[in-house]
Amino acid sequence: MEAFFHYLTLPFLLEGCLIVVALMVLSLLGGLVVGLGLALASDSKRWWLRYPVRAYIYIIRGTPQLLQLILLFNVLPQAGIYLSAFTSALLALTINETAFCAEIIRGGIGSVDRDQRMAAEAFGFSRGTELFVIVLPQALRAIIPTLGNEAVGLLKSTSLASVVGVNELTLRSQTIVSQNFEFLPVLVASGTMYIVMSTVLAWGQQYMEQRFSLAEKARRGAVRPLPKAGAGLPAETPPLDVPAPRAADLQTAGTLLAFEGIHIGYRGVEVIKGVDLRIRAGEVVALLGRSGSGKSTLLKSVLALTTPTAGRILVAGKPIGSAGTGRPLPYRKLVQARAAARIGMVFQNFALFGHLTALENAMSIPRWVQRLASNEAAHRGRVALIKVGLAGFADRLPHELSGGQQQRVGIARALAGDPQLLLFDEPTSALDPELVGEVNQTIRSLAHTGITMLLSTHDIGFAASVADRIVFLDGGRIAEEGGPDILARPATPALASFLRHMPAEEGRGEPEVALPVSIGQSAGAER
Ligand SMILES: Nc1ncnc2c1ncn2[C@@H]1O[C@H](COP(=O)(O)OP(=O)(O)OP(=O)(O)O)[C@@H](O)[C@H]1O
Repeated sequence: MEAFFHYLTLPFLLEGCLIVVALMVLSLLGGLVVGLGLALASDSKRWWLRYPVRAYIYIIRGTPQLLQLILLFNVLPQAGIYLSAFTSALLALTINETAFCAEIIRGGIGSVDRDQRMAAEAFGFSRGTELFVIVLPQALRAIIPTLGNEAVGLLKSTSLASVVGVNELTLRSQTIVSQNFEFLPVLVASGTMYIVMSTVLAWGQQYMEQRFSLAEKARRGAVRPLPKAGAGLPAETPPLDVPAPRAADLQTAGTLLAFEGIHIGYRGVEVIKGVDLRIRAGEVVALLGRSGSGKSTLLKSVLALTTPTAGRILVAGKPIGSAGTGRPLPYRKLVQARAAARIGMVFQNFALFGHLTALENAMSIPRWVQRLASNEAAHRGRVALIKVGLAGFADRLPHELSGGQQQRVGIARALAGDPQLLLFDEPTSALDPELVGEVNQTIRSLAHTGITMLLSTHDIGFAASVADRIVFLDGGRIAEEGGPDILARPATPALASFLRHMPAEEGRGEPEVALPVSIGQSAGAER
C-alpha cells in the first residue's frame, strides 16, 4: 500500500499525466474544430467537396490509430519535415479525432428538427447564425454524451504515443517497472491516475449535459417570477407601430405580392402548373385545396424555399429568389433579400426553436436577422407576445406550452419582425380541435389590423370568416377564385366537389378567447 501511494504521488508519473492531458485536450480541440468543418462539408450540396471529405473520414476511421501514428512519424522526415515525437503524436491523434468528431457532430446536427432549420432559412438567418444560434446549441444535446465517450477513449489512446517515444504515463510506468520489477504498485498507481482523469472527464460531460438540457433551462425559467404584461419594456424604446386599420377600399391598394406564371416541380414532377395571382396590400387571401394540391409549395415559393422552374414572384415589385435576369441568387444575397422583404411566416408544425423560450423565439428575427440591439429586440418580442395574448409566458420553453400557445408564439415570432406580409401554412392543422379556436381568433384579430396575409387552410368556415378573397387550388392550378361567397355558390365542379367533402370546421370546440389587439388590453389575456 505504501508503495502504491508512493507511485501515486511520484512527480515522474504525475508529469506523465500532464503529457496525457495535453495530448488529449489538444487533439480533441483540434478534432472538434476541424471536425465541425468536415461535418458540414460531408453534407455539402457540392459533390466535389462532399465526396473527398467522406473518403477522408472513411479512410481515417477504417485504419488503426497505431498505424497512422507510426506512418506519420516515419513518413514526415522522408518529406523533410522533422517534428518532435510529441508533435507528431499530437498530429496523428488529432487527424484521427477529426474523422470521429466529424461523424459525432454530423449526427448531432442531423438530430435537429428540419422544420426549425427551414424556419431559420425562411426568416433570413445567415448560414452562420443558423448554425451557431439554432442548430449547434440543440445538436450539442446529442453530441455531448457521444463526445464524452470519445474523450475517454482518446485519453486511453494517448498511451499509443509511447511507441514513437513520447514519454507519457504508460511509457514512464514501463520505465520504472523495467528497473525495479514492482509491477503491481506501479501499474495500479498508473491505472488509478487514468481512472481519476476519466472521472474528471465524466464530471465535465455531466456538467455540459446539464448545461444544455431543456429541463434545466425550464427550471431556471420557472424560478424566475413571471413578468407582468409590459414589464421589462425599456422606457426609452419607442412602441412598435401598430398596423393601420384596413383600407376601406382594397381595389385602390397596390399589389404587394405577385405570382406571375409560376411553375414548380419536385424531381421533374410538376406540382404548381402555372399560377398567376396578385395580392393587394392589406388583402387577406385564403388558399384552399385538397391535400397535395400544392398550397404549401406555393407559400414556400414566396420565400424562395421552393424554386420555380418558370415564372417569377415579386414582393413589393422585387423578386426574392432570383436576380433581374431570372438566375437564382447566390445564398448570401438570398439571405439579404429574405430579410429585406420583411415577410413573416407561420408554419404548420410551429417550427419554434426548441431550445429558446417564447420570448427568445419572438425576438429571434429582430435580433438575428434585423440585428437590433438585444434590449430592443426583446422589446419587440415582448410586444409581439402581448399582441397574441402570451405576455405571461415569455420564459416558457416551447415544450412547456400547449399546441395553441406554441402556434401563437409562432405568430408572435412572425409579427416581431414588423412584417409587411404574413404567410400562414395551415396554421391549425397540427392542433387538437379544442385548440384551433384560439389560433384562429389570433389570426382574425390580425386580419383586422390591415396587414397583408396569404394563408392556406383546410378550415373552410375560418377561411370564409377571415378572407377577402378565396383562391381554390386544384392540381397545381387556380381552379376558382373570388370573394368568400364562392364558398356558398361555387362556380366550378372542382370547388363544389371539394366543399362537399370538406365540411366547414369553424366553431368546433372554439373557446371564447378575447384576444387583445391593443397592447394595453392584453395584460390578462392568458392569466
Ligand atoms: N420536398 C418535396 N419533395 C418531393 N415532393 C414534394 C415535396 N414537397 C411536396 N411534394 C409533393 O408536392 C405535392 C404538393 O405538396 P404540398 O405540400 O405543396 O401540398 P399541400 O396542398 O400543401 O398539401 P397539404 O394540404 O397536405 O399540406 C404533393 O404531391 C407532395 O407529395
